[in-house]
Amino acid sequence: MSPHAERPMQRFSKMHGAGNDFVVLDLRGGLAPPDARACRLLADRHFGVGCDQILTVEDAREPGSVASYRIWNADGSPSQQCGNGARCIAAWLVRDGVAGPGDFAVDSPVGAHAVERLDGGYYRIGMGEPRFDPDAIPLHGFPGARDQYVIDIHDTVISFGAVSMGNPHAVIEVDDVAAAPVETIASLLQSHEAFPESVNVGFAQVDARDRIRLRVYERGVGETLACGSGACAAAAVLMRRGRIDRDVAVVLPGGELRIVWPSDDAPLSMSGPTAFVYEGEWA
Ligand SMILES: N[C@@H](CCC[C@H](N)C(=O)O)C(=O)O
Repeated sequence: MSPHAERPMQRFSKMHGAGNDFVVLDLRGGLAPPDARACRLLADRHFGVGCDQILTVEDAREPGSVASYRIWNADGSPSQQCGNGARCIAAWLVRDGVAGPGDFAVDSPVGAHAVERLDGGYYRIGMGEPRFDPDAIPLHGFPGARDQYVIDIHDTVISFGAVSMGNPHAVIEVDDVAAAPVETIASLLQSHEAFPESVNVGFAQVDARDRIRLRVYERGVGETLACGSGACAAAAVLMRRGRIDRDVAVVLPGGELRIVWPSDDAPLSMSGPTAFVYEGEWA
């Protein structure tokens, strides 16, 4: 008899979007999501499947949407937003026939995303309006939105922009992103009282007005090969400062995304690749 004969098997898809990798679980019909311990095990690259985030496909919440999804970081914490995950969920829904060939909408934890199918496994996602109000991020200790905040942590002075893309982001402009002390600075910000819900920290280098390089140290994971909401956040902060154009390529270690934000009061869109890696069963 198989050692797994009496245990229910949960099918999963392993996917990635620009190298930000996911385990996608189909929980439609009311199946319970994995608890924090199960998420940590699924995400473990030695004892589990290995991924940056677990994405759970669930029944639609809004009348116009085909499905909803939730996001769980590798440490088991939930998140409100995942740009690369939104594209992968879109591709998964199209492959499984849940979404038709045209445009559709899918519910994320912070509201419905409009999805546009492009060629070659690429998707464009409506990511909503970036929110700079400190209360929305949340960022404590600063009464109003600024282009630049400065915090002195143990004599390390950190200048950053901050924005909510549904989840919290800090963005630090650097001259050489390859040499940036990503983990050290990000860890200082993540554990600072100014960010009561921690923060995803991006390090952005402006190459040209239509092209930036970006590395992101994510909340609940560490540095990833790409962060879609981080790309949106970096582009929004730099666009609002007038440092770059409103249509920009964001080059991350795992791939390239395109961010378009026509004006400060318009919604922002993100487009980029998706890939299926393999299918599996989880006991
Ligand atoms: N990789 C994601 C972001 C995932 C959530 C993030 N770590 C958080 O805790 O907010 C993306 O592509 O946006």
